[in-house]
Amino acid sequence: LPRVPRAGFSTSPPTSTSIAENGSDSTETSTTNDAIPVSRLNPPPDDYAISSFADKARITILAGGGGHGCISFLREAFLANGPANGGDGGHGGNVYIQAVHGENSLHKLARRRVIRAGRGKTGQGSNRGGARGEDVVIQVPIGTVVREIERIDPMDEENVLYRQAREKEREYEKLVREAEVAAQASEEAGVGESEALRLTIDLPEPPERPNAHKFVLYPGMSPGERRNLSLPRLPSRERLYAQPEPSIHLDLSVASPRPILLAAGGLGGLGNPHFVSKDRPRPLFATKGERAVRMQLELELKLLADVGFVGLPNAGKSTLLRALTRSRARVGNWAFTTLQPNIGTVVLDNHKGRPIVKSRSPGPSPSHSVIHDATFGSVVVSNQPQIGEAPEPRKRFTIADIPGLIEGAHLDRGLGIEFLRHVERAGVLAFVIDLNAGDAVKALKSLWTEVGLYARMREDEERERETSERIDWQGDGTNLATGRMIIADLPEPVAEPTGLHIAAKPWFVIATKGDLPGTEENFKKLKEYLDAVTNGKERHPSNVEHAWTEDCQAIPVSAIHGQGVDRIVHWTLELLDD
Ligand SMILES: Nc1nc2c(ncn2[C@@H]2O[C@H](COP(=O)(O)OP(=O)(O)OP(=O)(O)O)[C@@H](O)[C@H]2O)c(=O)[nH]1
Ligand SMILES: [Mg+2]
Repeated sequence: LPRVPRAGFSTSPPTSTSIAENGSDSTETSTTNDAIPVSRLNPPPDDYAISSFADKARITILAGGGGHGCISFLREAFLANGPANGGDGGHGGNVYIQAVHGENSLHKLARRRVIRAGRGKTGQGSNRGGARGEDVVIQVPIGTVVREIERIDPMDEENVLYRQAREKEREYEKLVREAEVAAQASEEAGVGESEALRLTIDLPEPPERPNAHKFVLYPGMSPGERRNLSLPRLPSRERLYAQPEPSIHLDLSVASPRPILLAAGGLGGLGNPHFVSKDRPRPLFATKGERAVRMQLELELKLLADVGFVGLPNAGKSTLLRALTRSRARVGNWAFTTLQPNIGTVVLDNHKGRPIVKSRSPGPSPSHSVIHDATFGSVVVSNQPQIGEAPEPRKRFTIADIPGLIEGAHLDRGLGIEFLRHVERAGVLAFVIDLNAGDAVKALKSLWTEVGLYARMREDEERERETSERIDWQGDGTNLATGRMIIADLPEPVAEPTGLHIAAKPWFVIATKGDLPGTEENFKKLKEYLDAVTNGKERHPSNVEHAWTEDCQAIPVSAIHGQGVDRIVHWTLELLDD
């Protein structure tokens, strides 16, 4: 085969016609649209950005442990035994989560697996406290659902151990008291001192002090000092951050204004000055920092795009996304080019910190005008500024382009309907229909059928989860053999899944590839059908009762030429703001 210059690398990109003139027919050229010059909207096959995408991640987070308290005494000339001056340990760092704009995948988190906050530093002499551990903020895309799977809180375990040890200590104290009483009684009865002594010697070994492990002891302590050491009770302490209640379930569907606490770091230990008293002027101990909590979390991303594109494979969804946004989604003249969702952002701002679009158009006909911003390549919508209008103008909206759906996708044909999860929460659904691929009305109906079946499946799932959450275990739940399963509340009467949660969303049709000959007829039929749906003469294409049929529009476009896309922006804004 004669060598064909690679379109992506030549200085003047060869048009497909020039390639045709060269007489070559490589597979590369067949993927671009032959009649149209190569451009951003009709890119050569290798011109796309690979996006690493993950919509699920399982991570372990570790808050920071507290630093230990310090045992130290002032040393100065002519001051033999200076006062205690050990600093407190620093508190451990916290782990937070925050949903932010600009993130749209969990792949970075999925790779990291373990995220830990910094440990508090140990206190130092001269009353210098240890530094606080660094906090960690996990930034996730908007639309992330966080579920706690497991939590290991060493403080809970310690409390249990403490209680058990305290129990033993009490029993021992009782034994000692009884022995003393017996010894006294026998002494009074005149048995003799040696017999009384025997009773006390017979006592078992004293149990370990319940909170001994919470103290750091001075390493230079003599064995005698160690034996006679009496450790005080731990002082109760105020916490700045309470550990969030188990089990965490967060649905971050809007940008979080402030980071949300997931795991609080351990408190730092207390230095030895805290334990100075009249009887104990030189405490040879300080407390250890608290151990940190560890949690396993499952993150799931339900992309929260404002608009979701639904269409058959090869309909032109990715091309449309490129025309509307700066996305470099892969485009190819074959089915299933897109294998993972792409998110594009339509910017409605002039990038000078002053939005120029009001979120709600004042009259029935919007006065925006859409221009393509050459510098940013994005669509900029402008209208005359209205004084005293809606307070927070919309600055952007996002579009999700998902892999194509085929008939029978709910039976796992093609790539299945899993991806509809990403448009399920979109405010508006846009059905992208190729006018050049047969009956548009039929295509629309089959798309809605798949969407409707998906919606019903989701409703079923949701109900199942609700029922399983009501199941409660009698007893403490630790012994499943004796625990009996009961239903906390009687389940409500089962409502049939209707699929309304998706069918009730506003939707419209984008009829694309309008530049191709012979597509007008198809568009006319589609428009007639949609008008009939709006007027109530035809049922909603998903056949769901009470579905949204207020104003079913069809917008003809030619994405490859960037024609008609401004109407999509206007109509989307109209629907989003309603
Ligand atoms: N003539 C014409 N061709 C178009 C238009 N829009 C897209 N195409 C072509 O249609 C083919 C498929 O476009 P894609 O954008 O990859 O389609 P898709 O819906 O994303 O496809 P999948 O990702 O496989 O579902 C490409 O060859 C595009 O060049 C259009 O408006 N006019
Ligand atoms: Mg695509």
